[in-house]
Amino acid sequence: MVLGPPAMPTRGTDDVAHGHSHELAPTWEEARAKAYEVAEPLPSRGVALASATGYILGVDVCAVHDMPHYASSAMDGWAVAGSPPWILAERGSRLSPGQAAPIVTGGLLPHGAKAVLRSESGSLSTDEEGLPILVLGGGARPGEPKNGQHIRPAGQEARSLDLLIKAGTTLNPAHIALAALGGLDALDVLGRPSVQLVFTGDEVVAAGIPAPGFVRDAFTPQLGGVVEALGGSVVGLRRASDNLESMLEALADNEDNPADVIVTTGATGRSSADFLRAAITQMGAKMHVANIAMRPGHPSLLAEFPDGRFLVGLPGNPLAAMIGLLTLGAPLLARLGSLAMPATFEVPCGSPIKESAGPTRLMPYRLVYGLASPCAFTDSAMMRGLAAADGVMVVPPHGAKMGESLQAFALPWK
Ligand SMILES: Nc1nc2c(c(=O)[nH]1)N[C@H]1C(S)=C(S)[C@@H](COP(=O)(O)OP(=O)(O)OC[C@H]3O[C@@H](n4cnc5c(N)ncnc54)[C@H](O)[C@@H]3O)O[C@H]1N2
Ligand code: MOO
Repeated sequence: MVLGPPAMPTRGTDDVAHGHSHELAPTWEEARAKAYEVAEPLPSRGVALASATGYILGVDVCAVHDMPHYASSAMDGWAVAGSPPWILAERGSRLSPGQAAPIVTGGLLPHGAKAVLRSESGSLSTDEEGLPILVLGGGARPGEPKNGQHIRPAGQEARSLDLLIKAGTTLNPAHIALAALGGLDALDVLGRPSVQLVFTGDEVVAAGIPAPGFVRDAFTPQLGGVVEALGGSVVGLRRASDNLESMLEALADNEDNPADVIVTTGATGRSSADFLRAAITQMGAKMHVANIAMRPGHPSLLAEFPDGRFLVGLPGNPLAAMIGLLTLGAPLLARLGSLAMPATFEVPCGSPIKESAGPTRLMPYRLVYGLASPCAFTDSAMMRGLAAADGVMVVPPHGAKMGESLQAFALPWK
């Protein structure tokens, strides 16, 4: 049930309250629109077949030759011409009626061959003069060999220049095999942004049970996968310690493995342990989005270095980081990869949501009887809510009525 149009997202004032900026933070919609607009699609390029799986095809792929490009045998046996018995000819020589030559599956069919007799259907013998001949064996089926039997004609699958794969297709292993059979060595694919991940936080531990004051690393085991699902190609993972020098080092370009985008986690704040914003300023980057009027994830930022690399800065709190990535990272990666702006859709709100003093809320929801019910456990440091979610809905500060239509977006792993 839809009771009315979705309310416009509203700017929050929390950024002003925290003294972060003299300007109002952009709304969720403005921030994602900005992240799409600031970038230009990367140029398409040729990629060897072995590396092309997962890329999006930039131009139609047509067969370079007939597929198969020669008439061949579909069975191990003999290529035959005329009726049995057959006199045995040299392998590969032209056959006259009454002749046969051994052939293997996929073997080039000799000129003059009319059918292939399976090895199970023939047997070698000798004629009255002691010359080797081929006769039908006990395993032969009635009427075997029929004209054309077990022959794969040239061009059976495709003719030269036939369309094999349409531009815009995401290449899977079957497409790669098809392209190889079609005679191609490389494919023109849309540019895919390469992404360098930079994780911060001296308190973060990779495994086991952390002591109080330390936290388990929620990002390293999965953030790269989400970036890949959003169209990025992860080229490296670095860790920065909580100091400016280490941050500057981690944000420096890797000439061996250049990145189009850097995604950082943590250190977006202004505490004595947060050095991201200082590093961005020192490196002369342009700040496109300094924070967003949304919760969670309001300190998420988008900057651009003078060398053209983009930086998506995600907060350290895990849910806030995921929301930041889906708000800024998803549109940016889509644009760089020549894809459309990630879609949003509307869901009917499954329970009344009270007004809040803060900005727009991004709420993980579960679909219950077709209604979007806010998940529990969705504080910005929590993950249970998102782990159970079907999507995320955009709830304006004044809340929503039961059944009211709200803008929402899908999760990249759903
Ligand atoms: N005075 C203010 N304090 C804070 C504000 C504010 O506006 N004024 N905003 C809060 C919000 S909202 C967020 S979100 C965080 C953003 O913090 P940072 O981006 O600077 O992130 P950190 O301080 O480095 O970490 C925050 C939190 O996340 C944990 N963390 C970091 N990395 C990981 C990881 N790999 N896996 C799991 N958890 C991680 C970290 O231990 C902290 O608990 O600032 C608030 N404060
Ligand atoms: O906005 Mo923070 O990102 O709520 O947790």
